[in-house]
Amino acid sequence: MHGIPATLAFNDKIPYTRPTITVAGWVRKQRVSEVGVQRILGLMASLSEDPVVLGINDIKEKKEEETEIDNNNNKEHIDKVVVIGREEGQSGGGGQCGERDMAHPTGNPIHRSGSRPQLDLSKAAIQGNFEERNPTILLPNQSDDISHLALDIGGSLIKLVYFSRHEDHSVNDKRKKIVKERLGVSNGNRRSYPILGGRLHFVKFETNKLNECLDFISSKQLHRAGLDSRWHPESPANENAIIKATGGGAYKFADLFKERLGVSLDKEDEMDCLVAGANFLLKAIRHEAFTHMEGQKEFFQIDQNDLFPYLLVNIGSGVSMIKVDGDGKFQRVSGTNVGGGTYWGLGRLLTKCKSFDELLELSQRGDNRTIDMLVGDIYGGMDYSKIGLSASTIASSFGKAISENKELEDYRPEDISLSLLRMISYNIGQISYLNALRFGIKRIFFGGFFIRGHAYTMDTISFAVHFWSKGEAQAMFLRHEGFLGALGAFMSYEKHGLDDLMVHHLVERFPMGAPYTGGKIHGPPLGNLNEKISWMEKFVRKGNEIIAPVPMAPPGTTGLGGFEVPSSKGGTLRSDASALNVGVLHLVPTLEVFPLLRDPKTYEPNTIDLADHSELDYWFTVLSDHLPDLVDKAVASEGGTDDAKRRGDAFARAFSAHLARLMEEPAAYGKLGLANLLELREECLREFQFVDAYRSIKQRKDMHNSSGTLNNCSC
Ligand SMILES: Nc1ncnc2c1ncn2[C@@H]1O[C@H](COP(=O)(O)OP(=O)(O)O)[C@@H](O)[C@H]1O
Ligand SMILES: CC(C)(COP(=O)(O)O)[C@@H](O)C(=O)NCCC(=O)O
Repeated sequence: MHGIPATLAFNDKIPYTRPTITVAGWVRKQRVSEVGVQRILGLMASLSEDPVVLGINDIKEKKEEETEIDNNNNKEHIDKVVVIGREEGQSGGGGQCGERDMAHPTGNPIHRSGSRPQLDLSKAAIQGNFEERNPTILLPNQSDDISHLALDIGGSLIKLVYFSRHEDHSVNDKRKKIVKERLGVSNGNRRSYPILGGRLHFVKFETNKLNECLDFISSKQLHRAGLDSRWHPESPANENAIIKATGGGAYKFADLFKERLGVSLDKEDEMDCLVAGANFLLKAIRHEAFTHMEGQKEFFQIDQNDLFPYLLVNIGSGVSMIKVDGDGKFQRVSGTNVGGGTYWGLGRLLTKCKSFDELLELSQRGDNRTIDMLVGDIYGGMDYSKIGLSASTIASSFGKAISENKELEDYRPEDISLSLLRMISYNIGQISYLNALRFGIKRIFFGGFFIRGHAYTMDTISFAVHFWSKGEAQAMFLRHEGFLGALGAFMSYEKHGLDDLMVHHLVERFPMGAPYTGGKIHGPPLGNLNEKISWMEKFVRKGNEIIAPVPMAPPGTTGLGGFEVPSSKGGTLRSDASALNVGVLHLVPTLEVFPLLRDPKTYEPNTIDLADHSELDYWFTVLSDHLPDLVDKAVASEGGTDDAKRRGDAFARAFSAHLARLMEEPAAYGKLGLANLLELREECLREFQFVDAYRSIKQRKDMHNSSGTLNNCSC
């Protein structure tokens, strides 16, 4: 939900962004009327239309076109989204993008024969009929071999990162028509190039269920590298396809991939990939990193100039500790074999749990004091304050199990799981800090799927780092924790398209997946629109409360990374029942947010931070109260048909469910600001195929404008 492209706050100091609207701030200050809110939200709707993608040479026309529209239309028309194409070696338009030069960092050991960006936008133009749903962006210089899939096949899990092109660009507005006319693009000449942009998906499978992973790749034709079947349905499978892969399984299972899918795995070094993935995430994804202390999550946007050095600790089956000094500059300084595999392996043996999540869930109900030996147990209930140990400090993990009177069956699996989780997390945190200390590093990023977005795990690691460093060092976590290696492998393609992306180029979205109740997902993921609507209807008819939708997880996968924790964990380290869900990253590579901003990288579109609970309550009330009215407008915008009414109803339920989810856990989808919330609502409308809920209002306004009656609208 991050990186709202061109969002609410407009600054009047920015040249050629005419009448200023700091929408969120303005609303906030005035506690505006319902009408005012609606108006803003309407503007948002027009703002978030799919951007027209233009080439660098078209910027001038674009500016002229904006002026023209502004003259014709209301003054607050949202026309600040200037879309800039980039050509190789070009640093941007008219000095506006000076910081965005295309020079690629040197020293990256991931081999690729070129470092130029894959998306060649030179001479880009719009082609096709503007009235049709899927207008084409003509990229005459764009080669077609966009990479699709990269794998990280680890000891426990297979991680997939794959790219799919955008399919639905709905365009039907006057502005885009004018652009087209200016460009002299004819309607008759239909697409021969793909639409630019796409989505990065994140999926994982258990390594011991490799066949399911192969089936998934095959069903989606992801192995047909370079040929997108939706664009070239007639093409035969690419016999010589190569997929980038990292992790031990890239070696171990290479023959199987060849046999089953006819593809060769091009092996990339695991450490190279972890570092490349982490650097990419920290630079390109807004608020990727966060701290987690005593149940409190705080998101950070790391300053790229102040990123290195850092210690990357990847907690997979085993643990690697890597000192990272730059892009491609790193050294694996340590590791430990007590990692995620240890927790899951030992935990399975000791508790008979059938899955990792079950084991983790058990820990939520555990009490480690029944099995861990505390300082107080040794010191007769007293602290050992001379050396800074309180009575409740664990002196020896599993220490109480030395008792001869008890066997395994006498201990509760819940307590065993918690004790084990705490032991391993704490140990990793401590060793990590000692390694950071060796090199004078203050910031430690933790990745790997052992973390699983699990509050207690993160709290324990943070506690260890904080305790041993006396607050000097900081543990930070990554939202895409387990996908670092797979992302790095993706980036090792010669043409991966992710070079030099900035935070706003990737927009995270959370489509309705499988709504759940009571912390459990019910039924298979929802596929098409009809399924989504009927599920909503069915569920409500049964009288079950819809608690929240969860992001889409393809069938058969182990999900996207989020973990729903039903209850909190007491003791010194509090858990907050957190769940970090990972959405789909939408790549909008040519979108530039306010190019005249002095420092676009640090620009924060959210002027209202909903981490403040009173703000959250206030805005949730505004949005909930406004919902029926919005649905009416959305339905009217689609002609008020029965189908539109049904979709409107489903949208309302889905969005309410999102709100309920966020009310329960505001950081569930990452850092939450007002702009994110509005964008989420827009996305949800689109999911139920409402292109522009305010279309009829805008049309009415256009009519008024052209008859000169509504020039000074102040609603
Ligand atoms: N669904 C799952 N199945 C197995 N292990 C899981 C699962 N989810 C999280 N884990 C944890 O994540 C660890 C694997 O993390 P990962 O980063 O994928 O490493 P690897 O590359 O070694 O597979 C496991 O050892 C386990 O502790
Ligand atoms: C061998 C590995 C790099 C494999 O990576 P993984 O599949 O665990 O993510 C990792 O398990 C590891 O770093 N183990 C610790 C070995 C050690 O330093 O003692």
